[in-house]
Amino acid sequence: MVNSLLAWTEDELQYLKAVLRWKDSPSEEYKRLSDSGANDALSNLDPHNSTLPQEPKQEEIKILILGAEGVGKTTLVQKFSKTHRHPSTSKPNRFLLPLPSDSSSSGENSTAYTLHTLELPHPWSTTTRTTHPHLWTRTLTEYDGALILYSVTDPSSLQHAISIASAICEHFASLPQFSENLVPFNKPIGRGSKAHYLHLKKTTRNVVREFAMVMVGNKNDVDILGGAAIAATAAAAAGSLSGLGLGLSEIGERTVSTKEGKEAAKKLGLGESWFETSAGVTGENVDAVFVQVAREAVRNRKEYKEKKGEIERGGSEGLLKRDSEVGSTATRSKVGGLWKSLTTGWLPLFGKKRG
Ligand SMILES: Nc1nc2c(ncn2[C@@H]2O[C@H](COP(=O)(O)OP(=O)(O)OP(=O)(O)O)[C@@H](O)[C@H]2O)c(=O)[nH]1
Repeated sequence: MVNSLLAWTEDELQYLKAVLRWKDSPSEEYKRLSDSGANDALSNLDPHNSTLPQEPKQEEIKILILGAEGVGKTTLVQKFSKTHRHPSTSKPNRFLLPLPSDSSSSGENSTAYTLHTLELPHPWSTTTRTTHPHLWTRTLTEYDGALILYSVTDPSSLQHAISIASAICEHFASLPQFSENLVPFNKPIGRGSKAHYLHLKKTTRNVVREFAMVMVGNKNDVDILGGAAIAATAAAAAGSLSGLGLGLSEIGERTVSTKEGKEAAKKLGLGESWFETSAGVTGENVDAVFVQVAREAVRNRKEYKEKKGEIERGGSEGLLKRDSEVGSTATRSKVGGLWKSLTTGWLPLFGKKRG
């Protein structure tokens, strides 16, 4: 039975911390700002408070490789590296992936993306992701997407893949749509007033970048290699399989049907992002899964930029959105509306006749 709670072992944790250049204690800058009461403005400055994706670097895509033990994560990445090794780095987890631009289906106008992969060694399955929630959040924030593998020879690995995908979906669904910051309103309140600055509450719509996910049912070659066919040609097959680094005992049989895998992906909203592959034998669909996840990541990034631009172009009206979703009745007429909404509670005090 696969545990649906997700977390890291101590080794995985150290590995991940190194990759994310994680600091166990908050930075001095964070502490200084925190002491000054600017908490709400810190969400992107400190890993312990980081919940929203930062602006990603152009033309770099970061992909997690996830899945239960032995599903073929390493083999998939190794197979891909044979054809897509990055020419300008010796790092084994960096690849060059040309993707056709939106307007060109022929591939004439393509952009070359640097793809970074991070394989989490049999990750997120043993204890609970609530043990290290900040690291979990930070990982999903840093990465654009994930290939989530299962093996068609192992039904428990499918359950594991489902639990990973569900947890990721839940994480993104739980991110706040709005955040509230205190900002100084840099004007005197009135003639002779000593209170020259007011801290106003500003509600900002958060733009959450989507996370690209592709579900991958690996080892589909067992349909060809396994069962009767292999028994009939055992001697010949053993010879060819040893060349691939696979022993007969490792081949296994299909125990997760294509239909089952497809339906599981569909339920998670990944109907278009499901493939069966053979990373270790035929190489079927290995390129396709990387292309699919990278394409989705690029599309998500574009949408993220557009949404962000829309809000920024909307100026104060777009940014100072206080509508029914946050339970406010404030008007939306730029600064006047903001001022009105923020001071409504105070006005009766100013208007009161002294007696
Ligand atoms: N038949 C078949 N075997 C495969 C395929 N891909 C990987 N294998 C075999 O499955 C076993 C595990 O592969 P790995 O790539 O080490 O799997 P992993 O997910 O990285 O495993 P961990 O790092 O232990 O979590 C190896 O014996 C591979 O040769 C495949 O496409 N078809």
